[in-house]
Amino acid sequence: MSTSDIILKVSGVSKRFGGLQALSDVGIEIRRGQVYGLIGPNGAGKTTFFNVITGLYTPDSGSFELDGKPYKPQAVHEVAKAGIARTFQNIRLFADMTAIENVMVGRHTRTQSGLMGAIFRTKKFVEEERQIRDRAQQLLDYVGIGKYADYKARTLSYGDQRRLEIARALATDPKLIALDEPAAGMNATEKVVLRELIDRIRNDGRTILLIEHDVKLVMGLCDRVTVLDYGKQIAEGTPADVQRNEKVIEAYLGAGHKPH
Ligand SMILES: Nc1ncnc2c1ncn2[C@@H]1O[C@H](COP(=O)(O)OP(=O)(O)OP(=O)(O)O)[C@@H](O)[C@H]1O
Repeated sequence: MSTSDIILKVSGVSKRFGGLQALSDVGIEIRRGQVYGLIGPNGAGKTTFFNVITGLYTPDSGSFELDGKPYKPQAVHEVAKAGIARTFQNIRLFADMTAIENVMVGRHTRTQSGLMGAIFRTKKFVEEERQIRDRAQQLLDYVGIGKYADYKARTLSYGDQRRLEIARALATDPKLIALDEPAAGMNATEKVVLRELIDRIRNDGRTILLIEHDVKLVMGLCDRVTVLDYGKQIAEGTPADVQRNEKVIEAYLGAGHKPH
């Protein structure tokens, strides 16, 4: 495979919080069209790594390439512009806006006509607005919540709010979509639907980075997995490989960690 197949290449990421080394020299390579999983026991550094990649935390060291171009994850909007969209462990929707408006906000990062167009409602603005709304509706249909387009986000079920977050992330047409514990708080039926959705997103040619506590979901979905423990990368490989890895078994079963 050529290097152009690599969508995200991150190497040598370290991050310290006071006396705590939250990440030590962590690196991953995600290929186009892969679902890549990041797993590990509580406090392993998964969220910190995610936050570094997406510009929420500044790392102490590390280099970053998206689709062959270096990017500096120093600000969230820069990362979004570079082509990474993410969801959050704690859902971050505009609760009092409708589902479709939440998706339209994601799309508005890409509009052309700007503030003057919005104020004077120029022909270009009105046409662009209609296209954004149509595309937002398509995305809601795609994630399976099209019929709730005009419901306020806070009135949707937990599972549907998570799917709305995914629709909003897709609205930016990202090169990589990063999902932070998408199955958290979902019941078994919702998880099955989520799994089908992530599979469909991948089959439609997108690349996905996933933090997930539900090991069964990760093992069933991911092409490759990195396992973190106490900020160190203890294994990398296919789900079957990492499941057999001694260090991984020890990390999940060892003292001081709650198994998931
Ligand atoms: N902003 C912060 N300030 C200080 N310490 C932090 C901060 N963020 C994370 N940490 C610490 O860094 C370590 C790694 O935390 P992190 O949240 O990345 O782990 P995690 O693998 O995502 O855990 P979980 O599965 O519980 O979400 C933990 O010991 C945590 O307490």
